[in-house]
Amino acid sequence: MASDLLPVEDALDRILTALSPLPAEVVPISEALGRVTAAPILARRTQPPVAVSAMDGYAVRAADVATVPATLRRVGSAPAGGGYAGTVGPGEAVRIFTGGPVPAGADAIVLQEDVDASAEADGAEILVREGAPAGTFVRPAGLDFRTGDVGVPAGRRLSARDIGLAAAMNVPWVRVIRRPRVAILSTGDEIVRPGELDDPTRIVSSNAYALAAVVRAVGGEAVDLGIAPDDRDALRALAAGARGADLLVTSGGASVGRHDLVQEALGDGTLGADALKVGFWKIAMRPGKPLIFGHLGAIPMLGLPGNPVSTVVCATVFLRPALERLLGLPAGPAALTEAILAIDLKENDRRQDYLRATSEPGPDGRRLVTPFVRQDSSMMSRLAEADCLMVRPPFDPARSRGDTVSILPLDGGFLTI
Ligand SMILES: Nc1nc2c(c(=O)[nH]1)N[C@H]1C(S)=C(S)[C@@H](COP(=O)(O)OP(=O)(O)OC[C@H]3O[C@@H](n4cnc5c(N)ncnc54)[C@H](O)[C@@H]3O)O[C@H]1N2
Ligand code: MOO
Repeated sequence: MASDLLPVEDALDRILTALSPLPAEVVPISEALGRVTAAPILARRTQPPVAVSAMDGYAVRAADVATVPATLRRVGSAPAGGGYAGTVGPGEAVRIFTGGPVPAGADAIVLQEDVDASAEADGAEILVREGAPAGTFVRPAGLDFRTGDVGVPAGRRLSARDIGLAAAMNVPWVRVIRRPRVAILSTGDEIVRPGELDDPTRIVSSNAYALAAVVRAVGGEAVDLGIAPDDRDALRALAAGARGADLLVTSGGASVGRHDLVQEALGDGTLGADALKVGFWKIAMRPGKPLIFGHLGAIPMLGLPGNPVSTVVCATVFLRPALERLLGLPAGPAALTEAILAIDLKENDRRQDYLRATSEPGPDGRRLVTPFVRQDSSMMSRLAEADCLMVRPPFDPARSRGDTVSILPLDGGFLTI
């Protein structure tokens, strides 16, 4: 019965179609790392505003040093931020420092290493030993950017470099998309918080923490609504805390077991317009089959399976792009790369498989990928050890060592300088 399981691509498509970018807010650039621009950042100055020196030395007329050695007379100085008010005439030079404005009349900079100066004083004679054609070590006005130039386009996640550029452009505030607020609700009588294990039969919640970390890493704000016991009223009461969120993510209670209450409790007719309207349930994915997507009232809701590996894999495949959509970034399936399989694998069934795997450099520049033999969706240790997920389409035939396969790398890191 393949028909009751929605393909992964269709599921992602339906989630992304249901979401749209959030409104903008204005933040200081010191708070803007990783935020997504809602409007282009435009230069509020020309840089450099006038021609400046790229070196410490002397501003000269190139014609005066066409033949060297040449003796010139120092007539003034031009430090960065200062300037020489006069015009450099024939036989004259102005002491200049990196970033200092090139005085009128001068058109080249001679390095101080190429000059013998009798004294560091105006009126002193200097002997220039190396010539400098016009333009040498001169940064023309507007070399970097001009007022009104686009520094950073809209829809870009701001890197450290972008923030440096905004500052250089004299832009202290930027318009960015508001951070998506994601409410996270764990479910299950057996679940306790880390550190609160009072009974060895209980399960320590990893899902809420891994999910919150994904949300933060992608650029959202996570709100932990707590752990709902397997009780309809309690689940409804905690889920009500999602009011004001842009997305509700539940973990657990998604499947068909007696205690799997999420749909039942939140879909209850007494909630009226605030009830859960299910868009789809159950997808052709392993792990992640019982995934739910719908709306709790007006709030989009992603109901993730409780198995911790299923939760994190579904977060990688669905939550990350969903957050990217809310942030106004290009959102779609994670990019897969080609790799070479290091072991033999049996044929796949009707579910698209996301095998936890490690990889190493292969013979032809591609990675050599080894899926773990034991693929149990309760095993967080394997997931943490994995550096990629090997993705197998439904009904993928048996594979042999050396075959080309697709992987979804997990080790990209979140830091962009
Ligand atoms: N008869 C069937 N049984 C199951 C099916 C099925 O189709 N028929 N599907 C299986 C699949 S696939 C999955 S995945 C699981 C997911 O079910 P639920 O979403 O209902 O998850 P729970 O039963 O609530 O929990 C499963 C497992 O995960 C542990 N868990 C739950 N929350 C957390 C948490 N916050 N942190 C860490 N671990 C958590 C929970 O204790 C359970 O061990 O259903 C299969 N069964
Ligand atoms: O699909 Mo479940 O997610 O096997 O673990």
